[in-house]
Amino acid sequence: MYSFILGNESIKMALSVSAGGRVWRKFFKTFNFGPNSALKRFPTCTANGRLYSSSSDNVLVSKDEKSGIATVRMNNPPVNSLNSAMLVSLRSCFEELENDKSCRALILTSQKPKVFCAGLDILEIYRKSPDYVAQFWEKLQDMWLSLYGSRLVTMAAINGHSPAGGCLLSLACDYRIMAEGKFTIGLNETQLDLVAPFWLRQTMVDVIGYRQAEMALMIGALYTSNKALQLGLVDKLAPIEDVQTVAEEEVKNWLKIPDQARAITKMASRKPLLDELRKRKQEDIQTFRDETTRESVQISIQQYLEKLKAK
Ligand SMILES: CCC/C=C/C(=O)SCCNC(=O)CCNC(=O)[C@H](O)C(C)(C)COP(=O)([O-])OP(=O)([O-])OC[C@H]1O[C@@H](n2cnc3c(N)ncnc32)[C@H](O)[C@@H]1OP(=O)([O-])[O-]
Repeated sequence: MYSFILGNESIKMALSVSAGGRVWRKFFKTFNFGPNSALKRFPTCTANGRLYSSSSDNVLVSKDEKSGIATVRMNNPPVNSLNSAMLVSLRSCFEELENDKSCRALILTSQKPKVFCAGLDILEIYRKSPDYVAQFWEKLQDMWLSLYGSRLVTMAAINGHSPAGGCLLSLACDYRIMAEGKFTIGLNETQLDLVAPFWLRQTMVDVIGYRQAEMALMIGALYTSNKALQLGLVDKLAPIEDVQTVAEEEVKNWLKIPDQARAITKMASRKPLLDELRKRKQEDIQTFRDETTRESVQISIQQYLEKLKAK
């Protein structure tokens, strides 16, 4: 049986009695990273040899107990769009792994090669009530906080298209390996008449620099794998069938660095943005809700959906 996860307080307690607990306790206190623990219960995982799987089937998790590397496979056909259920599952999964002391790294990928993730499920923001949109947005914020603020080595194995929310997931990781070929990645929100929030814009700036990010965000650019590599939006390319193996090799290199120093260094650079979102969470929800439910934006979303269907 695999047992978990009780929220931030319990993690602190568990760590305080473990070896090196004092250091980690200080780390948690200083950086307040990891789960933003509104969730009280998590789905049960069962151990089976060296693998275990999450109980929800839209996110499949396997973990190699020896290396501490978990692979998280998005499994929401046809295109892994991020609906409410998917956001909740991803967050639960990231938090489970975060709180699993034997886990050191996670690789995020798609169960269905050729599409990593098509971004937010557009139907979740089309002709929905303002309250629904607000709740949906908060689920996205919480999922992002748990991934971007993770102590683990986080690696995106981008085995297909990765527009908008797919790019958001990739940018929240520490390193990105993308499939070569005709696949695209980018923050194309403006093409739908949507505005990327400050925390997403900032991660894009942090990864590819101000000028390129500003331009890419304004025009909602989607880049091919080659161009994304050239811009630094992804770190490495591999043939699609090798993306997972290359990601595993890369993670193993990262795991040669002691966890504690690596994680503290990561948090030192990410804490300002994490704190900023935590502080401005409600303001960010209201902004997204008000902008997205405007009639003119709803019409743009409808047109975008029609274009997608007609493809
Ligand atoms: C504001 C800041 C944050 C983020 C914002 C966002 O993420 S906004 C999101 C911005 N995202 C985008 O702009 C990406 C839009 N998607 C794409 O460009 C392509 O689907 C693809 C390239 C990802 C995969 O191409 P492919 O040829 O493998 O697949 P296909 O195209 O044939 O699609 C299969 C079915 O899925 C449907 N569907 C697809 N995506 C979505 C979605 N997000 N939602 C809902 N449904 C979606 C599609 O209509 C079709 O339905 P049908 O007709 O079967 O009933």
